[in-house]
Amino acid sequence: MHYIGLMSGTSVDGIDAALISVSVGGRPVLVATHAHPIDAAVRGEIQALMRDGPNEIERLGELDMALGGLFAEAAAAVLRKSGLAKKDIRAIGSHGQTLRHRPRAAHPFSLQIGNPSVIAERTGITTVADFRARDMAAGGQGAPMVPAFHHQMFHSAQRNRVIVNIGGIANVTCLPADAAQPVSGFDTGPGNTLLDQWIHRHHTHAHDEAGQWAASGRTSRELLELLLSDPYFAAPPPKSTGREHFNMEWLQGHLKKLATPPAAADVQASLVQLTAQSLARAIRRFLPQTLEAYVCGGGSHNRALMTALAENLPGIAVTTTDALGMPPDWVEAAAFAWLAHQTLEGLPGNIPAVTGAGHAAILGGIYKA
Ligand SMILES: Nc1ncnc2c1ncn2[C@@H]1O[C@H](COP(=O)(O)OP(=O)(O)OP(=O)(O)O)[C@@H](O)[C@H]1O
Ligand SMILES: CC(=O)N[C@H]1[C@@H]2OC[C@@H](O2)[C@@H](O)[C@@H]1O[C@H](C)C(=O)O
Repeated sequence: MHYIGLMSGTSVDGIDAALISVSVGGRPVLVATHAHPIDAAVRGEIQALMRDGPNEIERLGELDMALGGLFAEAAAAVLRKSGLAKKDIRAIGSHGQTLRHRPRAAHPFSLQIGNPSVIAERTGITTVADFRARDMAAGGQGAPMVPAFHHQMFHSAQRNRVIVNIGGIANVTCLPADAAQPVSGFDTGPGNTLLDQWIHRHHTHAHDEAGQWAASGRTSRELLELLLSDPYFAAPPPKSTGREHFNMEWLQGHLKKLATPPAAADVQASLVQLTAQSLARAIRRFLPQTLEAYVCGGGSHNRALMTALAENLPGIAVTTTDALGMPPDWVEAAAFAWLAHQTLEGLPGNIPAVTGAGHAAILGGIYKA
């Protein structure tokens, strides 16, 4: 059985499409991948709708339909690359584009757009979407959702390992070798989002290639301690977060507290340490017997970040999911392909111990071809 997974993450750097094959009892296999661009105008509108603004309902309605079309194009492109036919694909799992994630609101919600009716209509393939809402309806955070896939794909019966996803936001999944011990996982805080926004402000680049700018700076201990004092880092799981909390206003608010603000490159170096140290603290606290850490997500290409993570995890082998047979850029999209499989099989996709949901639930809505 083949599935397509579609993901546009908090970094809004494009749509990832992964085509996987799933066999009963086996580990999913990556068959084809495609990175679909999001043009600057659409990216700008997504980013604008991530913040408060005028006429939001009207703009959101249109963007939802427009993104549905882009997701359908991404699915068609990965299908072409695979050489398979439409009839070979059982379903598309579409994460959508997160605009708001409010797990602590009076009525908690998480909003992903990219209309699934449009995807099903344009591709002619059954589409599963809106994965987070059911977990939230069951009392969960609605995130992170990838830990069940990490378990299916990467669990080792011999060695405790953690999977570290460094996207815009970072999250960890702890996979104890002992099957009697629960899988845990949560968002640790910022991944690349502050790094991207800080370099964009100073050099207009979309990201800090390989972390070179960060590597040219020196960590400001004072700033780092201030940033790490945010209560989110010490809060116990279940927890999840987003750009609603970790954004430029948050960073500027802390910078203002310093008598002498650090040089811009030193702020970037400190932000690398913030991501690395918040991840390392979480790993040491929640799976202290971890032997190995496998990184996925775009942060795996940031050498300064990978070095900082390894330095903060002495005794733990830090590498990328490439070593486990899945290139780091495609893990999230593959996860949503697999989650569509779970849904169609009537199997749960959430891990209640991770999200805090009251029970394991079959996730998402099904939009028939
Ligand atoms: N060559 C590179 N050098 C440095 N950083 C990179 C490189 N390639 C990607 N990145 C970083 O990875 C980010 C994208 O990562 P990814 O696609 O995993 O995020 P996402 O899926 O949007 O986020 P999330 O997982 O939070 O939803 C980019 O915004 C950039 O910061
Ligand atoms: C609400 C939302 O889109 N959250 C993302 C984000 O990016 C990383 C982290 O924050 C994680 O919670 C989640 O993504 C992955 C796919 C997840 O749910 O596991």
